[in-house]
Amino acid sequence: MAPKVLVSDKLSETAVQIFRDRGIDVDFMPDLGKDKEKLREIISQYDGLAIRSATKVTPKILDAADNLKVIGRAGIGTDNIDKDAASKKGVIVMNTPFGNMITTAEHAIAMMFAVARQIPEASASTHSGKWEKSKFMGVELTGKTLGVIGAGNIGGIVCARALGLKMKVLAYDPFLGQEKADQMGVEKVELDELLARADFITLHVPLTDQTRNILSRENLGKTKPGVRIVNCARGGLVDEVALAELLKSGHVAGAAFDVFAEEPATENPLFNLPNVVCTPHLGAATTEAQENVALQVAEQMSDYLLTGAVTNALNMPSVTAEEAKVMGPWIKLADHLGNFIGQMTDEPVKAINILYDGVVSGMNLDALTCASVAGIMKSANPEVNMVSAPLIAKERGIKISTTRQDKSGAFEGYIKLTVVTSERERSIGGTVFSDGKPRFIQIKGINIDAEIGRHMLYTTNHDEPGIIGALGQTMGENDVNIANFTLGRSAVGGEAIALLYVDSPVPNPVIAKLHETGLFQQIRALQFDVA
Ligand SMILES: NC(=O)C1=CN([C@@H]2O[C@H](COP(=O)(O)OP(=O)(O)OC[C@H]3O[C@@H](n4cnc5c(N)ncnc54)[C@H](O)[C@@H]3O)[C@@H](O)[C@H]2O)C=CC1
Ligand SMILES: O=C(O)C(=O)COP(=O)(O)O
Repeated sequence: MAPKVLVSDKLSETAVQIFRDRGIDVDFMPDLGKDKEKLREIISQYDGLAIRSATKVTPKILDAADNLKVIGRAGIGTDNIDKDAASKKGVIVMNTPFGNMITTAEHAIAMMFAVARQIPEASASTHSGKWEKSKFMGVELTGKTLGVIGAGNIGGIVCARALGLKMKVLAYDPFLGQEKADQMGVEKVELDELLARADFITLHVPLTDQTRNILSRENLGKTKPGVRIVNCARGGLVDEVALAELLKSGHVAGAAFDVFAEEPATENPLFNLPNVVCTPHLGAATTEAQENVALQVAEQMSDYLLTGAVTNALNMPSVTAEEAKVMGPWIKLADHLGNFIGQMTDEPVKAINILYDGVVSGMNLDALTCASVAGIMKSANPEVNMVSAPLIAKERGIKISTTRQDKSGAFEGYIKLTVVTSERERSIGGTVFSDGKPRFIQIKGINIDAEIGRHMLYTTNHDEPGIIGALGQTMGENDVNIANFTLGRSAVGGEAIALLYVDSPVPNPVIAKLHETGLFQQIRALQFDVA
């Protein structure tokens, strides 16, 4: 039987044509995204779901999606899809990471001009027969400072366009290396400096737990008087109530928003304020971008449903069906190794070196390397996947090298990942046991044997008595159950590490208590994508 796909948002009909041409049954219901109940009722009939941002793929929808194999997002942001729930259900989530980036960057620039010159208000006034020439006094962009929060694909294009407009550009992005910033011609700064210096601020980060409310009341308070703020990324990045107050007080001179905390936005604290320009999530709304993303998503979904080939998946590595069988656990290991280092690293990454030894050295190293690189980056951006990660690393000037050898002794094979940042070098090694389970076997050159759990705690200390007691007691007193406890040290009395596999996340106050003991140099709560 031919696979069946549901298109539940307003995708270009090009997508429908491609599905049909490739022999896939397709139902085109572009308004269904608004009707959760109906979607839940019918989703079990489909192998694929093609969406934009209106359809919310919640655990409830996934729960009912008994035959669903792939969700294709014709666009970039996947915050409307519960990716954990999709992974658990075995549903692949794909996006089209590059198809609408130019269009969205152009919208941000258009919004910047619109708010600088009050074009929408001036237009409405002129249409109404008024001739309010002196009311709409604007500001020039030339010579002004633009602060770009998130200098990835879209932010990078905005930087280039703004430089062309003779603006001075500041960028805040923890994953932007100094060399890349120099190449782009932007000044890499910390967030506080950007807030203090920018005349215009534009956001281009994904909505994640780290970026949610990045322009909080407190951060908005740090901005320069007269600042203008553009948001074409996601609602939820800015405290809309605080911004509305600052617009009313005159501290913020204007705002241009394409995206809102609640969408569709029928009411919003920013509505009807003077010099606030609003568009209804039009960032990706050009003929060109919609053709690009519809074509890409339909091809990717068809490939997967018909051949098993995986491209631009956020929750699954791109490998062929035969490879997947043998390499699956090693890919998972590579992802965990990268993710360990990603979660430990706050500074820009300069180089990534990966050593493959023993059985693993004969496998598809590209896929394994991509999995490690994506693992490193995904703590800052969950939308990075195995396909986009190496490209992004290249664009950011991160050097990736791999070494293949076959001298594995104690283990049948292992992977050792070393990451060089602007501050230090970090390394971790791991293997896959015969039960197919990945393990960490070396951190900072210290041998260990650690089972990998969803929630973990990593600590470093000087080798001395009392560490196990302190960790055990603090976890016990705070109701954090330890499933597994692994220790390692460089030498007696030397550098020592502990990795705890725990049943629930270690809360911040518990980490603070551990710090108070004065026994530890480093304490980090970590999370791994373990089903
Ligand atoms: N308005 C619209 O219609 C559209 C909106 N978007 C939004 O734009 C977002 C960005 O898209 P791309 O540039 O393609 O993504 P990208 O992944 O290329 O760039 C995102 C950048 O944000 C950086 N970042 C992550 N966490 C950060 C943090 N805490 N602080 C500062 N920077 C951080 C990353 O390092 C990365 O460089 C998407 O996630 C989506 O939500 C995308 C397309 C259309
Ligand atoms: O691609 C994205 O992230 C977007 O936000 C575009 O959203 P849309 O497809 O226009 O609903």
